[in-house]
Amino acid sequence: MSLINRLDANDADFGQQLKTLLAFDASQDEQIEQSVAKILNDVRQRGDEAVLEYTQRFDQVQASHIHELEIPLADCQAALDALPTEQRKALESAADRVRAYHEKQKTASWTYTEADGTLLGQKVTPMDRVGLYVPGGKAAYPSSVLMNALPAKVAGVPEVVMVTPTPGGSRNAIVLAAAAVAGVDRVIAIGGAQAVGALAYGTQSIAGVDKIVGPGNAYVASAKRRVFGTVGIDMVAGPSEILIICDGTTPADWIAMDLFSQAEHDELAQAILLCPDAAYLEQVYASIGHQLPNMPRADIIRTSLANRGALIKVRDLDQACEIANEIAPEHLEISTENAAAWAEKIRHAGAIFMGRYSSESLGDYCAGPNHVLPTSRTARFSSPLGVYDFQKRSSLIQVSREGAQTLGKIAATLAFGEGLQAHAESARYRLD
Ligand SMILES: NC(=O)c1ccc[n+]([C@@H]2O[C@H](COP(=O)([O-])OP(=O)(O)OC[C@H]3O[C@@H](n4cnc5c(N)ncnc54)[C@H](O)[C@@H]3O)[C@@H](O)[C@H]2O)c1
Ligand SMILES: N[C@H](CO)Cc1c[nH]c[nH+]1
Ligand SMILES: [Zn+2]
Repeated sequence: MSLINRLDANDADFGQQLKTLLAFDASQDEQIEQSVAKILNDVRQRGDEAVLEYTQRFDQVQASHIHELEIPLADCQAALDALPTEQRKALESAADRVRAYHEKQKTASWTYTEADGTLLGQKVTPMDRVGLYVPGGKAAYPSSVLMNALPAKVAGVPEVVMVTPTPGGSRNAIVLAAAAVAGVDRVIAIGGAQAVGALAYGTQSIAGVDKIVGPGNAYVASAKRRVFGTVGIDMVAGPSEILIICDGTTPADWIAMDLFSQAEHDELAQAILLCPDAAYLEQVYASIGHQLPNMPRADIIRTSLANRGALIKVRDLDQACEIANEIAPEHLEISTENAAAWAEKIRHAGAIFMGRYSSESLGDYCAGPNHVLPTSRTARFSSPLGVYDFQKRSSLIQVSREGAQTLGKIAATLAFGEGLQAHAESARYRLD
């Protein structure tokens, strides 16, 4: 059996083959949906008591009050202080770079004044309180703590509440250290749908938030979808994706490892290479074969590459860019000469990595941009998580007496046209 699918973009049935490769069944599991609906309803009705019961049932942590599940900020700082120096420095350098990048995203309020003295504008305000879900079931992602909490802090959110399950009571030291580095304000050891419900609806001990961000398993994803509307959510991210356009001159081992770097996340992750050089594609295939057995997560990578990965021969790099726009990947690596020039042809991708030295893995941890990105083709209409996700805008309108004369007549005419007399009169009352 082939280690990875081999396609040719100029085969007659390529369109259909690509469609099949990209198809991702995001259908929801009915049992999970029912269970999440029940948990959310229960948390909404009974608050803390329900959260404590589910925490005991799903995470085997017994507590009689939510305060017992609260992880003091001093413990997070202690976890940071106890980290080996190299790990602490890496975490702090990554945080500094991510913070500096996000500072550039801050938008300011603006106004302008018309000739008659009417002032119009937009006021930008950070959200008051946001919730950050940090998965804690099977693996821990301290990098995701930084990527979710730092933009909120840069936006000026005064209260970032982090929830993370601690199965059997075991706490992940690097996650807590990352919370300290990012300046998280409150940490509660709860997880799953019950944590999402507590953040969304509020309980006796947990104040409701305005928005919930962060990844999680199917229970968390379902709960986030269901509470959307009561609170905002960032997105419901699908499996990780990487698409590489290569001109065939980057070392084949580098490109094979770049494909592995996203494939190792998940059996459903997608890793695809587009290249016009058939001999080079053979080299990458051979490299996959000899590097794979050395990977600790070889089983996950093997399944991901065999089911959803592909090496695709293209006519030229122009065709590669067209296919990339069609796929709209979460991550796009352009591993070519003059990568920036090729990037100009790309319209749809969550993040574009230009040149042979820009491995996607650098973006996951420390380059600066956010690693929470649109997946499953949603890069055609959405963007990376950023400071703007934690800010909202209010319109500003201050009409002068003179301005009211002009606007009042326009508004009254349109309001009568809509049959809304009160609107029209309210505008007309201000006419001299
Ligand atoms: N896209 C990204 O950037 C990114 C980053 C990190 C993690 N992830 C994803 O997040 C997920 C993390 O999942 P996880 O399970 O390790 O941690 P998790 O914290 O998301 O889920 C654990 C919680 O699930 C709930 N749960 C488990 N079984 C349940 C059941 N039978 N009924 C009701 N609730 C139940 C429990 O409350 C438990 O606390 C993975 O799928 C991972 O790929 C994505
Ligand atoms: N690549 C992931 C998002 O697709 C994020 C991540 C976290 N740690 C490593 N990688
Ligand atoms: Zn990654």
